[in-house]
Amino acid sequence: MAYDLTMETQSPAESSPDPSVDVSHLPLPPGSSGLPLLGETLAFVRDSGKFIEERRRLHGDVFRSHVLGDPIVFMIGPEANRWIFAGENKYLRNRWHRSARKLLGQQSVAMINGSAHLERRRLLAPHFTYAAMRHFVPRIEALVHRHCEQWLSAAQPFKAVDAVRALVFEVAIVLLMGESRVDAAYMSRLFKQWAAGLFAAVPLDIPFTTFGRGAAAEKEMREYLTPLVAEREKLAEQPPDTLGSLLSARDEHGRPLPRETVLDELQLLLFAGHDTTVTATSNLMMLLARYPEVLERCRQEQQQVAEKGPLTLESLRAMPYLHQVIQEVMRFIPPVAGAFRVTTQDVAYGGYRIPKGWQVSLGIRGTHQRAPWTSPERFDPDRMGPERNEQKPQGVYIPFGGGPRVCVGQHFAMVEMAVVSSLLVRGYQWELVPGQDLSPIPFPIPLPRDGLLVRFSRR
Ligand code: HEM
Repeated sequence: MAYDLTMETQSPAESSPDPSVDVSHLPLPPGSSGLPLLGETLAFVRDSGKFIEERRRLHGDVFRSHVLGDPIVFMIGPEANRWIFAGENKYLRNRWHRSARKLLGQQSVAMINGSAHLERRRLLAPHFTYAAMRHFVPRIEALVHRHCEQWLSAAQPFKAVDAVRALVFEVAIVLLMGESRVDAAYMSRLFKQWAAGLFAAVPLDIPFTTFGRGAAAEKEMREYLTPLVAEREKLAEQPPDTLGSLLSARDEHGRPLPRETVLDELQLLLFAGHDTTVTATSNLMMLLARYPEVLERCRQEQQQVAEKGPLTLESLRAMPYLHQVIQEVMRFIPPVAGAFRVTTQDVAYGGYRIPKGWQVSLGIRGTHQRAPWTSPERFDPDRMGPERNEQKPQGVYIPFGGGPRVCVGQHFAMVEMAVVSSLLVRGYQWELVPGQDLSPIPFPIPLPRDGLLVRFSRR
């Protein structure tokens, strides 16, 4: 029988992924399917956090709805998270919502399932281990210095979100392709348009709709990347970067991955690591500016480490407080609010029936904003420290997801954010321009609404 965390306390039918257990007598979770076709999509995309919280208060931690084209069950809390992580390829598989399914490359790691997914993860894994990041620390450091110099000479104030986006994009290009010939500003603009299309409420492919503009941006981006990949294909020996591994991979018949698959993967990796890291880094800058006592403790820690020369994995490890701050930023405002799966059979969870083919939502934000966290509404990096260790129980702290689909780039993101924030804290100061709206955009990604206007200077 498949792993089921709730078996000790509930009868088999109450939470069973076992196809031999009859679940047909169980009720559907409480909730509403909303309007025909549209369901409750508009309310969801207007403010997904509010949408989920209101229904959670009404129905509890498991409820149903109909959003982004499919019936869906939202489930919130560590136990639900563990049930979802354990269900991958057993009673669940990955399925993005309709707009993303059309705009994300069909053969990318985020779209494929089963053994093909495992195999692709194995291919990518060596480039994303913590140890592999050693090689990138000096390169990220050099890029941060260069970008910070540009920020100093920019007209003040400026939108930190845009500035961070340019930096993060260049870092990703270096990691994935070892390249700096890519026009980062141009690509970053296309990315923004593409990413907006991925989360369009309706995948209406006509010009001037969000989806239509996203589709056009995806096409343009692919046309830009194709000659770069074609040039790399001609090399007798591939450089040891992610693109090199994708191009060197051979199947059991000695055939390489089709070029379209390589492009799908490259685009997906650029997408997956882009807005997520931009959001976390921008919110880190925002929260450090709003909590001067936290910034001061970071500065004190940096003073002790700074004398030891350029950054390395070892020096980054000697900054536990900075890591606590980064972790707490991602608990407080998770860059990814949730993720979707689809049931591959009728299953039961929490005494409810979830029919085959329904979406299931992993609630990252919902889980981070309630017990067992103490005073979850407070920004409090000490909760991540060794004394309180609130993030410890499995399924409680999940900014990078979990299970077989846990974020491929989590070490990369953590190391990148540690390098960026360490150098910012040491050498620079930034003031938030008064009167701006710092609240996070409610959907799809919680960037500060006005782009985080800052005045940036050397310390
Ligand atoms: C702060 C930064 C980041 C956050 C918060 C984040 C978060 C996440 C989450 C929650 C998932 C799981 C989605 C699911 O369960 O369906 C995920 C998956 C993924 N992430 Fe990240 N991510 C970040 C940075 C990155 C970076 C830098 C990369 C690569 C360059 C990356 C590549 C991926 C990929 C490829 C997947 C799909 C994995 C799969 O389906 O097997 N992410 N990420």
